[in-house]
Amino acid sequence: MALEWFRRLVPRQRKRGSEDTIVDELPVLEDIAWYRHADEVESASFWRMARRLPRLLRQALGTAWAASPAWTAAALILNTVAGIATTTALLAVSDATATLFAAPPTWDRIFDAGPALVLLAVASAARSGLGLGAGYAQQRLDPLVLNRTEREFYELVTAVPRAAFDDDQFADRLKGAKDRGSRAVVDLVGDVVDLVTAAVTVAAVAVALTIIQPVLVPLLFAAALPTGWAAVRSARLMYVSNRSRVSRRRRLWMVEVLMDTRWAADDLRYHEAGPWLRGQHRAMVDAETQADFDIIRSQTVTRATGQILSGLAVAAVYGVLLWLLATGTVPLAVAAAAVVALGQGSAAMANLLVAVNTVYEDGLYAADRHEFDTLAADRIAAQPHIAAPAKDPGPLPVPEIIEVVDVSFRYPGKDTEALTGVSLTIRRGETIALVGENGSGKTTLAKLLSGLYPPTSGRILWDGVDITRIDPGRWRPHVAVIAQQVQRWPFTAELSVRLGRSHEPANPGRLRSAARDAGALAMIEGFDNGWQQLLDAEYRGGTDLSGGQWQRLSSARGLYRDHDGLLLADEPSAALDARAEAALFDTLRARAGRAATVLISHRLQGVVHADQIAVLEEGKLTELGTHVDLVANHGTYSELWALQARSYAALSAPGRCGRDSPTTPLWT
Ligand SMILES: Nc1ncnc2c1ncn2[C@@H]1O[C@H](COP(=O)(O)OP(=O)(O)OP(=O)(O)O)[C@@H](O)[C@H]1O
Repeated sequence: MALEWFRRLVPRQRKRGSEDTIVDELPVLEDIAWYRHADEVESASFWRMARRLPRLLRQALGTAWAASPAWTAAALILNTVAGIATTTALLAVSDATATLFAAPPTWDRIFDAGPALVLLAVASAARSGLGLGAGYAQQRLDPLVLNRTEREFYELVTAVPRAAFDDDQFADRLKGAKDRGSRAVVDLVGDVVDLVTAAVTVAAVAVALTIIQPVLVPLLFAAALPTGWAAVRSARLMYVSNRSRVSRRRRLWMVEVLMDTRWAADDLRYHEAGPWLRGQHRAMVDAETQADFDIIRSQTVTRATGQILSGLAVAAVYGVLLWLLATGTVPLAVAAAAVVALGQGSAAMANLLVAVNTVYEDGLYAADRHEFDTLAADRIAAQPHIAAPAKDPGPLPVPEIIEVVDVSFRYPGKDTEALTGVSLTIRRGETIALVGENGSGKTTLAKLLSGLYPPTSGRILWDGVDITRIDPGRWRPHVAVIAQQVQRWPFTAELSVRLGRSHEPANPGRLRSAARDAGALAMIEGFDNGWQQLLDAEYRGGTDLSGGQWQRLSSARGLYRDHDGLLLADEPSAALDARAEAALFDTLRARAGRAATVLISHRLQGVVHADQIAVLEEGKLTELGTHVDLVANHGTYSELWALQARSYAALSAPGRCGRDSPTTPLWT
């Protein structure tokens, strides 16, 4: 009954008030899977939590030990010895009070209590000194654990297969792990040391109390239980609330980034999107505030209940002590020592319960990080080359023939296929052009060829070897990409170009030739700081580039990485001016007979001399052949060609000035 009452206090995401707006506008706010998990935690009992403690302790100590065995041992040993000093001090108090209060004090009795008082002073000083040392060890441990935890996180995030980033659950868990989970792993280590310290102190007080009067020991624990229950319950309420809000916070963060980052600043103003974004932000912040109010109310009710029960329990403890005193079971001197011990004991118990609570709370968040680690590690391990390692792990040579055999592909979470039964062959020295309307699957095929995603079915063979089953490290060095989506790396021009070979020392000759071939050399040499120019206007001395200049840099990056392997160029000239476009196509043409090139372009005059032109329609390969074959075929390609020819003819009609006609190929 009481449990039910408290359960009702747990805040849930509900459609109400301002939240209605968000749910209507931004539907992906609630994640059922997360919430189901949260429900599980919510229904966890105090004892179930207590049962989790040993595992949490093991995990935290394992993490700390891996980060630094020496500082972990120092923190634990110093805290334990400090606990022994506490017991000694308490026993010394008991001894001194027993001597002093046995009868009215005399100078003799004061001298008799001298050794106990000296022991008390020494033990108290030792406890303080050891506590200081333990704190120092703990603080040294903290950054070591943090560094290790973050390093492991980024190792996983960068190694995880690309498809994981299309999965909303993965994204939520990544955010959970990054936001709080990783920090919680670090905090958990500190919490465990605090827990050990508090437990040692409680044990010390319990030992001292047992020696003074054993009846008081269970009373000490009984008095602390309500506070402990309230602390743990509060932590659980907060955790459930946080976890159920993760999707909304992710969305809130995204809206904030859209409002305050430079890359969105132009579009936001062009389209006057500020008010709408602010409205979304306000609605989500309102919902967050409401959720905060809910949790504050629930926690306050829980804590108040705990404190009332705890107050009653403390009163009962002192009642028992008075009763023991009244019945003569405990002499006055012992009662005085017991009051001191109980005072210290309840402080230590409070610390212990706070420590248990914090371990539990951080343990819940650290579990998010562990969950993410497991999810990421599972995805990494599920890759065929890891699940079934090849017998010969050596690197593959530059391929002579690449065969795409009956390849189909569906993006994670999608019902429809982006590619269906595509088959084609690319020979070394040949250029194959992929053409087709928007969304027909060209980039997807390029992504499969680059190994970004494995096909859902079918095979991609390099000289007969199925590369989708083997370690990409064996063949990806032969693949260079000029991507459709130009990544604006905020580095120097040099680093931005040599990123694809950043593990090798910079090769100035190759840097210059890649930049020249991409039409980027004059631009780079014209920068204030030349190759060392920082390409990020948000930093001192940094600058920004035009869309076409970024694209030239992106081409230079692809060309610098390329070593006569497979070059995938996806709309490499979309933002280029006519001169830069012609220069880039000259570069691509120069690969003929030497290396394989896959070129994606909507500008058909750029592809007329490709050895093969593959037409994709709704993910299917519908036409394959040379330009002449396909024009004669009177299919989609011929139709697209005629359309472009017509618009160019119109532009080049007398009195109009336009760009070259498709009959003047860029690829001559
Ligand atoms: N990461 C993704 N997740 C889900 N669907 C995707 C993803 N990327 C692309 N798609 C879908 O796959 C289909 C093929 O997209 P693709 O990018 O390959 O087309 P494309 O032919 O390169 O188009 P464009 O000419 O516009 O560049 C489209 O329907 C697209 O919506």
